[in-house]
Amino acid sequence: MALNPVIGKLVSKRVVLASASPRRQEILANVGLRFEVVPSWFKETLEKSSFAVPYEYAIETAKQKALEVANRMHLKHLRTPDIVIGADTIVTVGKQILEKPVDKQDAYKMLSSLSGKEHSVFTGVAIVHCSSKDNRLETEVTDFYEETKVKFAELSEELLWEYIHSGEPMDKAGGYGIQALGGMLVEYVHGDFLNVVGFPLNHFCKKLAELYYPPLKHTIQHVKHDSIPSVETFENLSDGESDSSNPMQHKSANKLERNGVPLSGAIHTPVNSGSIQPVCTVAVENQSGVMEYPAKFPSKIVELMDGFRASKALFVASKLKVFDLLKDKCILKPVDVANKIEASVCGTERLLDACASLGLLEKTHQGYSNTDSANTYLVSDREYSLHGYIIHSNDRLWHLFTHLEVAVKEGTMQTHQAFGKETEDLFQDSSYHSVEAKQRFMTAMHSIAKLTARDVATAFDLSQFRSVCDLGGCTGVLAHELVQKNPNLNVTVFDLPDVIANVSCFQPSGQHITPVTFTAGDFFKDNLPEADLYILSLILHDLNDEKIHILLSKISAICKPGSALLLAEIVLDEEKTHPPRAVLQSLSMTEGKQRSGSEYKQLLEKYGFTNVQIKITGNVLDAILGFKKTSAH
Ligand SMILES: Cc1cn([C@H]2C[C@H](O)[C@@H](COP(=O)(O)OP(=O)(O)OP(=O)(O)O)O2)c(=O)[nH]c1=O
Repeated sequence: MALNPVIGKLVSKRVVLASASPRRQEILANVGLRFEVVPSWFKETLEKSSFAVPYEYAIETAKQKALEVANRMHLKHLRTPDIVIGADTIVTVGKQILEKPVDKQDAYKMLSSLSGKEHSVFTGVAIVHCSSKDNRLETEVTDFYEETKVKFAELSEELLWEYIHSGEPMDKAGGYGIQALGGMLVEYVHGDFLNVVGFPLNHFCKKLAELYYPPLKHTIQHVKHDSIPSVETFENLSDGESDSSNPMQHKSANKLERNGVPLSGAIHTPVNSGSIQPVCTVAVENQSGVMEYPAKFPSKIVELMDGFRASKALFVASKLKVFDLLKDKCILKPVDVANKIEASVCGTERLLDACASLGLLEKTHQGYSNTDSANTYLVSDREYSLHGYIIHSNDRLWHLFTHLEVAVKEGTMQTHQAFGKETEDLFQDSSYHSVEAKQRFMTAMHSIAKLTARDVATAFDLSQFRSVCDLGGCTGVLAHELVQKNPNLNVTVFDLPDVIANVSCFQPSGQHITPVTFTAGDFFKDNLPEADLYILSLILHDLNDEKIHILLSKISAICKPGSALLLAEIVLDEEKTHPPRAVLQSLSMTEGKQRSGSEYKQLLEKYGFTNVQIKITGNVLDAILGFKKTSAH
């Protein structure tokens, strides 16, 4: 029997380990997991420089390894596994990512670069839940990474070569195996040892626990196990058989469901994903010795009730530039942070604690520091920073949403109530709007575009096109991404004069800047630049039917047969309840609306675009591509 009950959860599932690594097989077999081994054929050749941080490279490689096996098993062998596990281990030293050495010289180079230094070992893991629907494979991916720091002693040339000649380095990331001879090179290890060997078992179990059991800790009554040590994240797990047989006791994480239907491999719950399920409850004895079941705790409702506090804590910490202060491993005490942000010490300490509890900061006895994701996404000058969008959420959306009740009653956007004299459209009436407000909006759009551009640019093969016009393309993030992926493309960004006047401060710098043309104009009033592919990214959902009619008629008229229109929007499912991000966005009551895949298809067809293809990226933005009918149609 496995110590950890989540491992038991997988007993009835067909679990596949997409890895040839004997270490990974051993680690998982040792804890009683039953699985088949199908090594992945995915080549580890992803472009490292295209990842903001090294662990994203490891995660993506792990994901591709697992997906390749899931697809192959489904197609070739007609056997769809329930769960496929993929992993990828890399070593990073400075800015370099080290994988397995290709030969002895390479091993020598790697090991000498590690000599006398601390380095990081990252393992990215992907847990892919699979199901087959109408003979199509559906997958739902959960991924994570673990970092372990390892310090090598100074290695003499002699020792290095002796080690290399042992043959051990050749199939191992960074060129060493900590579990064998390589252990002799190591001065210390900070973190999970098994992560270095190729599989972060503890984090994996925690992830499974998150997926298979409800997450809230404070709702849990502790059950004392004499022989099972209490492990923090597993404390809400009961090892009883009853938990999966009684669907009312557990609600699987949303991630395991698609359109409210649990994927095979997930715990089966009733097909009402929106309903609120209680977490496990334990009977307690009352004063008269009668066993009573306490009222079931509405964890999801409590989470929603408190959600605004968490958002506001993030907004305020961002606005006060707390994450900027704590970047690059800087550790500060509350008093130092308070001094720098000119705030009270007691208030700052509470804010820092709130951020730590939300997983944005790490708290140790030395002070507070950024977590990896805060470093990547919350520090304001980072390439993929969401700081701009967070400030926009705080300064604009927050005020709009405080008027939600009236907005719902009236069915209109509450800009006037929230901002007094301001007009509906930031960029349409320059007399009311400050340059700062416009720049803040552009910064927000820029930060979202940085996050989504790659998905949109790679959603379809665009190699057949020569010229692209991104209508309302703002600071040109998508345009640059498109040229990078398709160097022969001629890309024009067409946006309002006020926007174009401000784009220069958002342009990438460095040697590899891609050429993009910026043209000022109003796509409702002015002639559109000629192109064989037009793009509307995050435009249509904000426009009413009349404006959509003007715009799409205009694009359709200028498009020659074979030209195309690409939309980037969040595509709703057909019930229009998923993904929540789009549904909640609708509440801002712009004059437009969010649409489902079939609605976007109909809309494009209405304006003469056929062969409509929809790509659900699974990230923030999806993509829809339609081709202008040839005259034969
Ligand atoms: C740093 C280090 C790595 N390793 C191993 C773990 C991984 O097996 C390997 C890193 O290569 P990976 O590409 O992660 O894995 P793999 O090629 O062995 O297997 P697959 O791609 O099929 O999953 O290095 C050790 O065994 N000990 C160590 O100390």
